[in-house]
Amino acid sequence: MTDAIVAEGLGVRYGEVRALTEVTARIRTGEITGLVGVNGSGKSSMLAAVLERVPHEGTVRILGRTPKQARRAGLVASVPQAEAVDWDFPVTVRDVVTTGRYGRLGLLRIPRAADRAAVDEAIDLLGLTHLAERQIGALSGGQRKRAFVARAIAQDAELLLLDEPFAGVDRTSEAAITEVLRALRDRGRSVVIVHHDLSGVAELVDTVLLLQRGRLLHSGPPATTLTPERIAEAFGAGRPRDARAEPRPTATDEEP
Ligand SMILES: Nc1ncnc2c1ncn2[C@@H]1O[C@H](COP(=O)(O)OP(=O)(O)OP(=O)(O)O)[C@@H](O)[C@H]1O
Repeated sequence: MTDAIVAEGLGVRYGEVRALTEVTARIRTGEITGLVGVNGSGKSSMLAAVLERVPHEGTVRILGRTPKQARRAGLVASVPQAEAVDWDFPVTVRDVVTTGRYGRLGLLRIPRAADRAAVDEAIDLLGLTHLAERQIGALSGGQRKRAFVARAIAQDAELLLLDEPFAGVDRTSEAAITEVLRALRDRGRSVVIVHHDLSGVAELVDTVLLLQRGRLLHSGPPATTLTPERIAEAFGAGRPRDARAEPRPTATDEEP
């Protein structure tokens, strides 16, 4: 089966700052993969490189295609970090979710019944029906996050890339998002989530890519990847020995 993502020798630098160094990884289809590491370890840079949103070294294939081809074919949907969004833009939740269908609409972008149904379904899945007509800027952080996950769901892409989908969301929202991601995986879709700590990771993901200082420290199933030694190496000494026993280690910033 074609891999969801194949990255070879991926590297990113911002001027003098090297954010990602020679990352070679395969992300399988039909799995939830966690890209895990402390703040500044290169997770967002890796996502940006995979989507070719930043200049990078190395090569990327998404479902056997170049990132540009995959994006144009609507195979990949992404949920940005909250900070990357202009919240003053005057659009409703429904407008935001509808943009997930743009790749399927004609030039005039007039949604058909099937598009409206997909939008309604995604809004409902994320528990946002009562907020559908509200301006996106007038939502809480967790509600905004859910709106962007709903947009990705409405897109009905083969691969979802989510940057910190649980950041700033309450347990109810986290449970709602988790359930949706599992349902997608069960339908054969591939999901990559970026996570800056270990809370819930072992329970949610099939494979972990552990990043440290812009390099891939280890990848594999949580049981063999999130060992006490590797957790200590990636998150620093004194971090919890068991990710499941004590979920949220306080990560410190990392400058490669
Ligand atoms: N636009 C930029 N210009 C300069 N340096 C940057 C830029 N974006 C990121 N960096 C640096 O690149 C490194 C990796 O950052 P990146 O955002 O990829 O890490 P991250 O693991 O996603 O962090 P976080 O968990 O805080 O989102 C950091 O040292 C960061 O300071």
